[in-house]
Amino acid sequence: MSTAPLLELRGINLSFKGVKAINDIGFSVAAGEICALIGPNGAGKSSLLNIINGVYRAQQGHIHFDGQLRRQMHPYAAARAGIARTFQNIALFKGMSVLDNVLTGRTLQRRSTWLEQALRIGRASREDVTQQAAADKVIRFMHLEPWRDTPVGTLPYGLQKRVELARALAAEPRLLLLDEPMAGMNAQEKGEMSDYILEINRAFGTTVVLIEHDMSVVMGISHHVVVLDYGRKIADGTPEQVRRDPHVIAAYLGSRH
Ligand SMILES: Nc1ncnc2c1ncn2[C@@H]1O[C@H](COP(=O)(O)OP(=O)(O)OP(=O)(O)O)[C@@H](O)[C@H]1O
Repeated sequence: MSTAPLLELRGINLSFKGVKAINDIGFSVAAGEICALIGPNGAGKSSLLNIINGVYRAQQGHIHFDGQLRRQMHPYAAARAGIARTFQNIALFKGMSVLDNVLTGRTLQRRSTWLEQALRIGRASREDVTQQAAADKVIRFMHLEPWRDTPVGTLPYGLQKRVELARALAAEPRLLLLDEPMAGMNAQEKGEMSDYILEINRAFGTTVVLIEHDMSVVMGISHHVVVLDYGRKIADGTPEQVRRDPHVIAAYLGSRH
């Protein structure tokens, strides 16, 4: 794992109608690491992911991604730069097959125009073949072959979460943002999802920032943990350092879960 930061946040502030959701937050994420963002409900974790991929605009602060200063991230620019994400509530096309959902993750890899794609001519028809091969590779990696042609909406919840991860992976991201990838899962499903995240990190060197509430999962898969409480960063370090931090213990003992 490299120690050069892939992502650096400095002095990030975000308010909603005068209510501070993010208060002067800064931290770095090294290239190749798995970084967990933890904290009680409403601490500002999802808002921070939304700032990193440009869904929200921070009122103050800046982001360095891959050494480039970005005063604000724009969602399209973030995707182009190699940032992909999954959502707390599954955001898939439920009537479409697993393959077609994973293919939507390949949109930015296409070079043909929308007209060529609509008419399936020229580059578009050649691209269909290569994009499908790439999507199938991801489907195999995520062990989703038995459900390749199944409509996503008919799959059990745990598998839908896996499809969502597969779609994000299909974009070949350098940074993967995962918003509660194990929410609502049983222990076995959480174990499987943890293994997929570790395997993606190992196989492709993908940097991961994830939000997770289950402490055994966080401590088991993260290299780095950032703790938020009431929109402020209260700890930042290795899982071992964070586990012993008195501010973290206080926040969790007094947690509003
Ligand atoms: N779009 C929005 N409009 C208004 N307030 C918002 C919006 N998004 C988040 N907030 C507020 O910002 C604060 C931080 O919320 P956020 O969802 O980022 O926390 P969180 O740590 O992800 O919580 P959870 O673990 O419950 O998902 C909360 O007070 C929330 O109500």
